[in-house]
Amino acid sequence: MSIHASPTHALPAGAQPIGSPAAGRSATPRVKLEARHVTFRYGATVALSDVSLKLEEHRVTALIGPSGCGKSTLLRVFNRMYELYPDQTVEGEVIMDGVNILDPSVDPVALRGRIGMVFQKPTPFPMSIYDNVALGLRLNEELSPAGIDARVEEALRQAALWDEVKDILPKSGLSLSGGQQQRLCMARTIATRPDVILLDEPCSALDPITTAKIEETIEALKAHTTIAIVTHNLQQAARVSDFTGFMYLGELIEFGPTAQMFTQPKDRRTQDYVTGRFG
Ligand SMILES: Nc1ncnc2c1ncn2[C@@H]1O[C@H](COP(=O)(O)OP(=O)(O)OP(=O)(O)O)[C@@H](O)[C@H]1O
Repeated sequence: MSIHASPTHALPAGAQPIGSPAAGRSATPRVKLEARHVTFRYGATVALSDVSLKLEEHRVTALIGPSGCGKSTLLRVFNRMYELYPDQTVEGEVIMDGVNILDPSVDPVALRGRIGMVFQKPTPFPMSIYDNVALGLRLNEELSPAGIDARVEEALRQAALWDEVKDILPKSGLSLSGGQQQRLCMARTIATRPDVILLDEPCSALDPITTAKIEETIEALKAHTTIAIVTHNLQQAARVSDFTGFMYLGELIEFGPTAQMFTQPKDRRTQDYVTGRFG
């Protein structure tokens, strides 16, 4: 079953991309994913309250805000991860390419193939480094062994891990350091070339040099994907994102081009957060 329909959505009002055009980006940017009035509950606890947000195609959108404000929950809604747990319920719609992907008729497994996610805590599979990256390719694509080799190498290079693992590919993914495991998970997600990539604090366990490499990867991936990144690192949000959403207590308080959010926020709470007064 396809989860695609014809694209019909317009840009957020007043949202002008600040990044320079790059190869592969559409001439007229369009919205790839749109949350409409999303309310989310863990049991009776409301974690997201009437959140509406648009992710523009070929752009990076950063979600910032103090701990517990609902950033990770919003990413989990986007690929329906919440369905794997009891007592987690959502209201509202998430439209991708004209289809409400929260609708039960949309296959969540196919959806997660189109919307990849890298979690805050690395979650490598208990298998070889190579197989961690190759598994999704074997399941989703009909590639020759040489084709899989090439895609595994490409993904590991993009995730800035290739040089460190190219001679130990048969070793367990679990034998890697925390930072390496995180980059392995990034490679695993990139390998299947999803349309949308959700990154939940992907650099929290990485050193500055590796973080810089991952940020370069994010910039390069924009040509082919739409990216949402949750980060506590405001400098990182300012460096990598085109748009930023500030969340607080389950609400999206303000959303706009990143430069504007950091230099001329409209809401006092955004201003206090980006200037380090709270959070
Ligand atoms: N599995 C869960 N069961 C119950 N409540 C949860 C669960 N996961 C998160 N919450 C609650 O939902 C709210 C939003 O959590 P979420 O993890 O989305 O916030 P966050 O902004 O990503 O936080 P952080 O920056 O600390 O990762 C918090 O109040 C949190 O306590």
